Amino acid sequence: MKSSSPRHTSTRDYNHEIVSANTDVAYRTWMAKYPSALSSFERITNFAKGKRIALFLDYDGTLSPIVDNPDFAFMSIDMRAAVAKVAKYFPTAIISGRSHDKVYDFLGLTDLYYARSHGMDIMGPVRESSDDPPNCIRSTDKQGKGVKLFQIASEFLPMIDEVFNSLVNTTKEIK
Ligand SMILES: O=P(O)(O)OC[C@H]1O[C@H](O[C@H]2O[C@H](CO)[C@@H](O)[C@H](O)[C@H]2O)[C@H](O)[C@@H](O)[C@@H]1O
Repeated sequence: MKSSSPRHTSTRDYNHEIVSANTDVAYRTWMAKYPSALSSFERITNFAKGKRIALFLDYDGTLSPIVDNPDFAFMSIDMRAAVAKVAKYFPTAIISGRSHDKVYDFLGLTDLYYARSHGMDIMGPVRESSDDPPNCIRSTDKQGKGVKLFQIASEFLPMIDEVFNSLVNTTKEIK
């Protein structure tokens, strides 16, 4: 007769099961703390009543599928339409570790806030009713629309360029 729980054929199998069980517990604990928005929609809308809502969205694996080549992590037409629609109602930000051009080119949407390079490079639309906070400069995006830029590390750019050029030169010398 088969036992209800599988036999461990080796220590490796046993350790694997312990790791799986721990991962499962960790996942369930995490999900209990941060339930899916889709299964908590009513709770969220109730909580949001009378409050100002802003939406913060990750790109890779959230708006786009995870793919082998990061240059091909395109979002679907439906997803783009959904983001454009929600941004009409709520301030919407895309938060990404990716660099400036990558995220913006993938989305192709103005009127969003983009926090790129892990927050070192933030771009947002110009809203005439609001004052410019400190460290904000005005510029235009690729589509010629006015934007506000917050690039907190910009003062370090000359130093970063210097280090980069020095590395390039050293590499050339080694070759
Ligand atoms: O900070 P995030 O916006 O979450 O960015 C994290 C990394 O995302 C990208 O890598 C991930 O997606 C790729 C495309 O699907 C996938 O190939 C890779 O395995 C994932 O880690 C991006 O390429 C990285 O630069 C980001 O740091």
